[in-house]
Amino acid sequence: MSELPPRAVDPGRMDEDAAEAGLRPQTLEDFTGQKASRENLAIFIAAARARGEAMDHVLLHGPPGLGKTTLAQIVARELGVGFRATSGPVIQRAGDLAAILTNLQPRDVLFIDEIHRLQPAIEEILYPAMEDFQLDLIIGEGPAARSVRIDLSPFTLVAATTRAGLLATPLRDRFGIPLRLVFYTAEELRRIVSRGARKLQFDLTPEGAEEIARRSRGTPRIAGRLLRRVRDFAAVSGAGAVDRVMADAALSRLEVDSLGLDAMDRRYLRRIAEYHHGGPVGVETLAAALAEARDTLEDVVEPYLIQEGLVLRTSRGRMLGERGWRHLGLEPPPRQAGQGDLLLGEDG
Ligand SMILES: Nc1ncnc2c1ncn2[C@@H]1O[C@H](COP(=O)(O)OP(=O)(O)OP(=O)(O)O)[C@@H](O)[C@H]1O
Ligand SMILES: [Mg+2]
Repeated sequence: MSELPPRAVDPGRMDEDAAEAGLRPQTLEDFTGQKASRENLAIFIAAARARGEAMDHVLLHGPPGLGKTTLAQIVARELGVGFRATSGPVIQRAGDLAAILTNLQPRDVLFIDEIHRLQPAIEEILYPAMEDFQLDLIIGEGPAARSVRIDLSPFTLVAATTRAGLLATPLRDRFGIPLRLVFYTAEELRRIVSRGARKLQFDLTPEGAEEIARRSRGTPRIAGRLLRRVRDFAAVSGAGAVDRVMADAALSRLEVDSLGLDAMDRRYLRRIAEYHHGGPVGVETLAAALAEARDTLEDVVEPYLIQEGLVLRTSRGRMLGERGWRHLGLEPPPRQAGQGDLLLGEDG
């Protein structure tokens, strides 16, 4: 795909984020934001602990970098049980999953990241495992093949996906606790940034934290990354506490604008404005024109633009929203609001 340098505001995980584990909240209490999910989890965790049983299975879905992996780890810690992590694309053969499942201790948490990328044949094995804690395996081949049933320890599957819409219904239905993570508010991100600065022992004023938060696209991973970049910038320029002016200077250098949009986002918006008169235009067309993978646009670039009303997802394709026009410094055309176009939800 494109040979552009890594984006400072890419919500996906990058090499430089290896340091982010240090900023990861360790308890539910420490976990800022996601109030609804947090409150739900607290109740289910307390109930499972009181009964001494495995907690019901949890499906975490939402855009990258909002805390799915973090919450999965917290669930295991708060339940006081073991944590075993794997991911959809890593499990290649039935035997891989069988080995993981048979090694679980009673009430353990098994975390499967990117569950939407699990192969269908392997999903089939997961169904009885989730429902009855049983594994049905075929041993041998041809006429000698026979099926054996193995009892598993009761366990909690915590699965994460950025694309709940891609999950087969029978799989989705087997999660007793589906939780949808949402973008963080600027105030929640400000608290996360301030807390991160204290952890990094870096002197940041509340206004400096606010400036970083405002440009983090509702995403803690980006907030953490921008915080580290601002710290590096401040270290070089050698002044005292980092305030709004210094944070703004550092972020502008990264070409992260006032809404947290970077060059890629602006290229995307400008493409719709200049080549398609504001749309609608199909996502495939945009992906080809921008030399990006369609998945990258849908998972990484668009969710925040859509949430902010910069882009509208309609039945006939993407359209520039009124805020999108204004962010580019352009006047929205009259009657642009997409009359006759059905606005689609997030999984549309
Ligand atoms: N509520 C939060 N408070 C503070 N920091 C957070 C919070 N949620 C996430 N983070 C930070 O953001 C980083 C990314 O979170 P995490 O890895 O859990 O995201 P994710 O949803 O699993 O992303 P992906 O879809 O890419 O796997 C964490 O390492 C942590 O530092
Ligand atoms: Mg993750």
